[in-house]
Amino acid sequence: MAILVTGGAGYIGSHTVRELLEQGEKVVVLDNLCKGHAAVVPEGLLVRGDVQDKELLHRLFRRYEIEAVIHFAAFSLVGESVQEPLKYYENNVVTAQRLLTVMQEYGIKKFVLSSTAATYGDPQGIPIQETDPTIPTNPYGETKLAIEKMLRWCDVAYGIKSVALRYFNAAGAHPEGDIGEDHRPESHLIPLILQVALGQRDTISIYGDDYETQDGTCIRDYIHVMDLAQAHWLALKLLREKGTGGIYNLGNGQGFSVKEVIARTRAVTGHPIPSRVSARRAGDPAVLVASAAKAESELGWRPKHSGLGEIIASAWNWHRRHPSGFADHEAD
Ligand SMILES: NC(=O)c1ccc[n+]([C@@H]2O[C@H](COP(=O)([O-])OP(=O)(O)OC[C@H]3O[C@@H](n4cnc5c(N)ncnc54)[C@H](O)[C@@H]3O)[C@@H](O)[C@H]2O)c1
Ligand SMILES: O=c1ccn([C@@H]2O[C@H](COP(=O)(O)OP(=O)(O)O[C@H]3O[C@H](CO)[C@@H](O)[C@H](O)[C@H]3O)[C@@H](O)[C@H]2O)c(=O)[nH]1
Repeated sequence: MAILVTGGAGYIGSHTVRELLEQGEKVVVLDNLCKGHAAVVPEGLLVRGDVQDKELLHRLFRRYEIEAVIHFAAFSLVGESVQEPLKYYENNVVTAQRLLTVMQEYGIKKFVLSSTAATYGDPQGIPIQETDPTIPTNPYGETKLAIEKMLRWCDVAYGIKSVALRYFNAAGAHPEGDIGEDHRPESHLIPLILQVALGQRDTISIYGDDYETQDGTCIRDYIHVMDLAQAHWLALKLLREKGTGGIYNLGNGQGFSVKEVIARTRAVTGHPIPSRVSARRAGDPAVLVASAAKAESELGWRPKHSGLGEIIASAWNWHRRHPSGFADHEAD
């Protein structure tokens, strides 16, 4: 039996594929490479294609005996989703609906979703708990929340059990230094700061310093990609051993402002990293910090690489070794 990993050529997906293989799982990756990199997928595991392609899904489900699906494939940029909401509804909600439709036809009953802290919107309390209100401030968060709701009804109607993992801000890279974060264009804070340290950018823009936070800049909970990878394995175990699913926050429970992240990156890299304040980015909540108590008690998940310095150092290790990222990107 194999695990189908959609979006497994992407950043978090590729680290999770590594973890699954280390656990002895058989894996098939489905990725259209619109954002991902063929080079990160181990030889022979990549099926190149779109998750929306139902014919392809039928061929896949006939060819491989799929036990469970881990669904990373999506668009995930907060700012872009505000500019182009329909693109997000199409590739996130429609794609998930098609995938679940074909899964249901083949009787596949285990599903793990990459969900997000963006489902909460502006939180009513910190740290955020899974039972807190979900009022997204951007279309990206709305689309992930829509998929979570779809999953609930798929359980009621078809018995598809699912785990929705609400990641906070993924960062860092594999300790072996051969896979890491390479989004094109890059929009995430830590890799952009590291591009300044590498001399590829002159400054890092701080998107707004007039938020109601201690230093006026947005606060996020940065979580190591290897800890996220491990959570997917634990989610599979939960589905297999308990036959139940759930919604889980994945974060360290500690928030860092944009200015603090820049300062910590200066310390890790030894580079001055000039910054300048620019306008707020649409759709950004001021503070997102997780309570991951539920993931700890029900999944047995505890982050192993929780220090911000360690997270940045592992990203820096990858970026220094791959200053131009992966060589195989479609857009190159
Ligand atoms: N990076 C974060 O901080 C973060 C935080 C919370 C949630 N997430 C979620 O985690 C998932 C992975 O994020 P990431 O940062 O690794 O993104 P990513 O862009 O690196 O990976 C997504 C992968 O999906 C593929 N893909 C997209 N649409 C597809 C389609 N229709 N068919 C086939 N392949 C498709 C892309 O080519 C890419 O390889 C996303 O669902 C995202 O919403 C990410
Ligand atoms: O050049 C930059 C880039 C980002 N930021 C800020 O840095 C913080 C982090 O931004 P970014 O790294 O782009 O991540 P988020 O927008 O917080 O979103 C990430 O984290 C979310 C969960 O919290 C996920 O859902 C998203 O998919 C993922 O992209 C935000 O306050 C941004 O406004 C800057 O100030 N300057």
